[in-house]
Amino acid sequence: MRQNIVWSTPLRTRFRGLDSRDGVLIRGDAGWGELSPFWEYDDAESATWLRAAREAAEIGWPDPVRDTVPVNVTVPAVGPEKAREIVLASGGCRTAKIKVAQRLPGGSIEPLAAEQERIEAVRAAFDELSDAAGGAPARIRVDANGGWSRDEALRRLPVLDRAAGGDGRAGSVAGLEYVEQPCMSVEDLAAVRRAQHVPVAADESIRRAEDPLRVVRLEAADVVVLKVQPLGGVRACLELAEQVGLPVVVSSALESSVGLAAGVALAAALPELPYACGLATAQLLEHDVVADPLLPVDGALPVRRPVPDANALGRTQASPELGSRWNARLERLERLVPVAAGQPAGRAAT
Ligand SMILES: O=C(O)CCC(=O)c1ccccc1C(=O)O
Ligand SMILES: [Mg+2]
Repeated sequence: MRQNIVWSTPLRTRFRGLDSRDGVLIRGDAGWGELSPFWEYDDAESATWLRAAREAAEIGWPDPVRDTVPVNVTVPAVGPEKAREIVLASGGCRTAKIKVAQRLPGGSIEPLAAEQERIEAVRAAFDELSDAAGGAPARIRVDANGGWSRDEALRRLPVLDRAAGGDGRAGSVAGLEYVEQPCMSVEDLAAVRRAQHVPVAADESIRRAEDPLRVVRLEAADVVVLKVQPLGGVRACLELAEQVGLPVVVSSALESSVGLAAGVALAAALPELPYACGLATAQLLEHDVVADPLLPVDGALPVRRPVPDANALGRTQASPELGSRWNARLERLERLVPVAAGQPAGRAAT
C-alpha cells in the first residue's frame, strides 16, 4: 500500500536560514518513511534522500543493539539569553552543539565576540544544571558548516575553546569537544586538524562529497557525522561507518519525528556509539507529525518508531501549493531512482 502526506511547520527559532520545514511522508508495507531534501538541493542530490525514505517504507531497519541514544541539544545562532533557555529546557542533555560561523544578512560572518558569548552562556547553563546534579560533567561542540577559511578557523578556535572552559577554569565543561566542519574543503579540514588541538568532525565533507573516504585518506577528521537521508539510508550509513573506521555521530537533517526515527535506528544499530548524537532537533519544530515526538528524556532518545497521528497532521497540513510542489518533486525523483529488483514497485504520487 502506498500513501503520501505532505507536512509543513514553522520552526521555533530560525535555523540554517530557515523559518519553516516541510517534507513528504511516504507509507509502504514496512511503515512510514520521510523525504525532506532542502529546497535548494537539485534532483540529482535529492535522489539519495528518496532511497532513505524507500528503505524506511518498504524494507525497515536492522535490529538495534541498544535501547536509548544519548543526544546533544542543538543551539542555533541565537543570543546568550536564548541559548541558556534552550539548554535548560533540553530534556537533560549533557552535550550541546552550538552553531557558529553564521552568515549575517550583509554576507559577513558573525563577530567572534557573539560566538564567545553564546558559548559562555551555554557553559554557564551547564554549570547551573551541574550544581543541582552534583557537578556532573558536560560537553560543548561547535558546528561552523564550512563557514570559516583556514585562517579564520585558526584565529577563532583557541578563543572559542577558552570560552568553553578550555583554559582549565573550574566548571562542568573542559573546552570544546570538537569542531564540526570548520572549513569547506577536505584539505582545509586536514590543515586545521594538524595546526591546533580541538578535534575535527566532518559533516558536509561526508554527506555532500563525491568520495566520502577522502576524509579518511587525508586524515582530515577525528569523527564523522552521518545523516541517514543525504547518505541514502540506514544500511548505506552502516556500510560507510565500517569503511570509514572513525567514531560516528549520527545527526538529523531537521526532520519530523518520522524521519528522526531513521537516525535513531542507525544510532541504535552501530556497534559503537562513543558520542552524543545530533538527533534532538524535534525541539526546533513548532509542530510535529506524531502525537509523541522523539524528544530527549535524561539526555537520551528512546529507540522507537513513532507513526503519524491524525490530530498532529491537522497542525502540519501543507498549503495546496506546497502539496503540489512536493508531489511534483516526488514524481521526478521516483523516475530518477529505479526501484531495485526484488523490492515492491513504487507508484507515482497521488
Ligand atoms: O547535529 C545537530 O545537533 C542537529 C542537526 C544539524 O545541525 C543540521 C540539521 C540540518 C542540516 C544541517 C545540520 C548540520 O549539522 O550542519
Ligand atoms: Mg553539521
